[in-house]
Amino acid sequence: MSAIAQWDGVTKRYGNVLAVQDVTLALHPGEATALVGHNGAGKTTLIKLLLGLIRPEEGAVRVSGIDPAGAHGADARRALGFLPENVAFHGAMTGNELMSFYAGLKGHSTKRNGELLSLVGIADAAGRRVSTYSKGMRQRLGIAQALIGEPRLLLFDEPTSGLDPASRIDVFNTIDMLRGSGATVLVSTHALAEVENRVDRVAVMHRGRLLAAGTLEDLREGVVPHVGLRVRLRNCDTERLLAALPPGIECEERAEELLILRVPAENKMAALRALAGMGDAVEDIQTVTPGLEDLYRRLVQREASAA
Ligand SMILES: Nc1ncnc2c1ncn2[C@@H]1O[C@H](COP(=O)(O)OP(=O)(O)OP(=O)(O)O)[C@@H](O)[C@H]1O
Repeated sequence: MSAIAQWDGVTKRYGNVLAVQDVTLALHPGEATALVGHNGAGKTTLIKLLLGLIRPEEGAVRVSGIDPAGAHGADARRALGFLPENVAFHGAMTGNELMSFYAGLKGHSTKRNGELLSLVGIADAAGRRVSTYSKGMRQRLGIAQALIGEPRLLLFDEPTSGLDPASRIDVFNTIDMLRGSGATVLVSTHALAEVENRVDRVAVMHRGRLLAAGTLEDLREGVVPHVGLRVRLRNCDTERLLAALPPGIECEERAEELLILRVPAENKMAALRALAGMGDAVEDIQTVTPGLEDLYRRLVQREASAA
C-alpha cells in the first residue's frame, strides 16, 4: 500500500535540542494512526514537518509524494486538514464567521460550512460569538475548520486534551466517521488507554525517537514475547500444579487461589492443555493481554536499559 504521507530518516533539531531523530514512518490511506508519547517526545515536531512549517536537517518528508516545505508545498498542503494542539479563535467572531474566514484562507467555498458545523454538533451555536463557547465547543469548531475542503489527510494534535469524558468520546467518534469515509487520520495524544482501540496503527515516540510502530498486535508481538495467563484455582496444591507445567513458564504473581503465569508464546497451547488436565483444581483461565499503556512502559524501560 503506498503511503499518503511519510517521514524518511528524518532528524530535526531546534538549536541544541534534538527534537526528532532518524524517524522513518508512513501513513497509509484510509487508516487512523495514533502518535503517542509523553511531553517533548517529538509528536508536534513530526506534525509540523508534514505541514511544511519546518524543514528537517536530515531525511525527507513527503505528503502525496511532494515535499510540503518545497516549491510545490502548497499542493501538498491542500490535501491536509490540521487541528492544532491549543486551538485559539478570535472570541468576537461567530462560529459561522470563523468558518468563512478559514474557508477563504484555504481557498475553498463556504458552501459546506453549515454541514460541517452540524457534523461536529455545534450548528445551533453557529451564530453565537466564540467567546460564549465551552472548551469542548471550541474544539469541535477546530475540527470543523480542519475538515474544510474535504482533506484526505487529517492531523489532530492532542484533540482531546482538556475535554470532559463525553466530549473525548465525541472526538473519537468523529475520527471513526472520518476514517469510515476514507480519510487518513493522524492523532497525536498522551491518552494511551483511550486511543488504543480507536486506531489502526500506533507509533510510539520517546525523546525524539520512534520506539515502535504498527498495529497493537504488532507491538504486542515485538514487545511482549510471552502470554499472560490468569489462573483461578480451587483446593489446589499450588506447588504441585506449578511443577506439572511445561518448562519455561514463570509465575509472575501468586495469591491464594490465583496465579498469574508468564508463558513463552510458543508454549501457550502446551500450558493450556496442562492446566485443563488438572481437572477441578483449575476453576478458570483467562488470557491477560497487555494494553497500550503497558506496552509503552515496557518500550521505554527497554530503551532506558539499552542506553
Ligand atoms: N520552537 C522550538 N524551539 C526549541 N525547542 C523546541 C521547539 N519546539 C519544540 N522544541 C523541543 O523539541 C522537543 C520536542 O517537542 P515537541 O513539541 O515536538 O514534543 P511533543 O511530543 O509534541 O510534546 P507535547 O506532548 O508536550 O506537546 C522538546 O524537547 C521541545 O522542548
